[in-house]
Parts: sequence; structure tokens; C-alpha cells
Amino acid sequence: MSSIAISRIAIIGGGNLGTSIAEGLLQTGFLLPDQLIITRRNLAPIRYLEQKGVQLLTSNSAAVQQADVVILAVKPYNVKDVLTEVAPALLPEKHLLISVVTGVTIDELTALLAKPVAVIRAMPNTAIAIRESMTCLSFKKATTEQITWTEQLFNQLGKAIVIDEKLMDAATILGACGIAYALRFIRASIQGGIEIGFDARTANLIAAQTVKGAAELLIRGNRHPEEEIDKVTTPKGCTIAGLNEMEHQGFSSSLIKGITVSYRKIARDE
Ligand SMILES: NC(=O)C1=CN([C@@H]2O[C@H](COP(=O)(O)OP(=O)(O)OC[C@H]3O[C@@H](n4cnc5c(N)ncnc54)[C@H](OP(=O)(O)O)[C@@H]3O)[C@@H](O)[C@H]2O)C=CC1
Ligand SMILES: O=C(O)[C@@H]1CCC=N1
Repeated sequence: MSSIAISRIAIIGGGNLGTSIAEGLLQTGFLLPDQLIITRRNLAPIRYLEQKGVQLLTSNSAAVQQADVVILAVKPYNVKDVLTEVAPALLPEKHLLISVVTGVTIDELTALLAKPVAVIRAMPNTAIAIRESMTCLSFKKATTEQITWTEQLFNQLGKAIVIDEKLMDAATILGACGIAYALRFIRASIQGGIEIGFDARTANLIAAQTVKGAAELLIRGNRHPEEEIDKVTTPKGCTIAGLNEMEHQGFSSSLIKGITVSYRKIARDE
């Protein structure tokens, strides 16, 4: 497989994440809409992608046959059936399998395929739909070209880093589930904002843009949050009073505990 020339990408499982990946991919110059195939059993919810030129199929094997990169985006409990179905069509000399499935290791995927197809695990998040994903990648036996190509692909869709596979569950929690945690923070801010006088729409805009700005301060400035917090906290001021009350109520502690509970839900010793 060349590092740049692919004929088609097939996304197996056009659900929340699969369609988010498709939407992000369509915004890149990485491929044309007719180079993208997406499958699910019930195609009705994703007919809108057909209007954009994407090929929709119910046959996973037919999708795999037409593609050289296959993105597996089904729930973990569907993996065995789907891989058993597509294994005959997956050719080691042709295909790269990228799995975004939570908690299924490269060894487990390879064992289900029972053939030496290159497998890369990717853990993106739903912000991939707007090319703002944080994607963690891991691999075992992929070629340099396949790894480079996959990094380039996900860097077109946000930021991508390569991690050890044993950190993949932690990446799932911090990066993928993290979208939900961040949105809950924003929702709570909106509720507080309404209580102090804003209508919901205005509170939503202020809270979301403020979180975006805070995140950009860290990303662009490569800073620790507390450095930026120090700039906001006037001595005896309102910020520190509110922050300390949040901590007295268990703000950081509840987040840390939530993250570790989420982690225990999927983590295994690897
Ligand atoms: N949602 C997220 O934020 C993230 C999810 N993930 C992982 O990505 C995977 C997908 O998650 P998510 O998109 O949320 O789940 P969804 O349930 O939304 O999507 C899974 C899709 O797979 C389809 N599907 C099920 N069986 C088959 C089959 N035999 N052939 C083809 N398609 C099939 C389903 O459609 P139908 O029933 O019509 O076939 C469904 O649309 C999971 O493993 C999840 O852990 C990883 C990171 C983030
Ligand atoms: O909650 C879940 O199981 C999946 C994994 C990452 C995001 N959603």
C-alpha cells in the first residue's frame, strides 16, 4: 500500500462514531466522496451521506472487497460476527484494518481474522466530525507506510499521537469519553449561567466559547492549567471564591473518581 494512494476507505458500522469519521473525512482533501463506503444493517438513518456522494452498503464483505482501508466502527459485541463475515475478503497484501472499537486488542482482532492483515487501533472522539478529534493510535505489525498514512489521515481529522497499546483503554476514557465529561461541564455552566441571569442560548454560547478559549490557551501555549488560572484569580476576588467552593464540593475529586470508574469499566491487565 502506498503512503498516499488509496482507492477506497470502507467504514464498517455507520453509527455515531462511524458517521462522525465519514463527515470529517468528507471535509478533508484526503479522498473524494465516491472513495468512501459506509455500511450498517439499517441504512435509513445515514441516507443523507448518500446525498453527499458516499456509497452505502449493507454487505460488509462487498465494502471490504472494494476498499483497501477498512475502518471497523461497530460495538465490541458485534466484532466477532463482523470479522468472521469479512475475514475471507480481507487480504493481507491489500488491506489495512483500522479498529476504533473499545477494549478489543490487536491480538484479539488478529486472532478473529486468523490471517496476518495489518491492524492499527485508533481511538478518536466524535469531534472527528468537525476535524477536531484527539486520536490515539497503536499498532504492532503494520508497515512504516501504513503507520505514516494512518497518522496523516487522523492528523487531517484533528490531532493524532501514537501510544503504547496498553494505554488504549486510558486513551478511550480521557479522549473519547472525555467529550461527554467536557460537555457535562458546559451543561452545568449553562445551568449556573441561567440562574445568574442569562437565557439558555446566550449561556450556551458563553460557556462553550469560554471552554474553547481555555482549551486553546493550553494547546497553543503548551501550558499547565494552573498557570492560566493564576491569571484569572484576583486576590480576595470572585474567581478564587467560586473555585474554592467548587473544590469544597468535590469538583476535581468527582472528575477524577468518574474517570477512574469509567476506566475500571473497560480496563484489563495487558
Ligand atoms: N461513540 C463514541 O464517542 C466512540 C465510540 N467508540 C467505539 O466505536 C464503536 C462504535 O461506537 P458507536 O458509533 O458509538 O456505536 P453505534 O451503535 O452508534 O454504531 C455502531 C453501528 O454499527 C452498526 N452495525 C452493527 N452490526 C453491524 C453489522 N453486522 N454490519 C455493519 N454494521 C453493523 C449499527 O447499525 P445497524 O444496527 O443498522 O447495523 C450501528 O450503527 C464502538 O466499539 C465504540 O466503543 C470509540 C470512540 C468514541
Ligand atoms: O461509552 C462507550 O462505551 C464508548 C467508548 C468511548 C466512547 N463511547
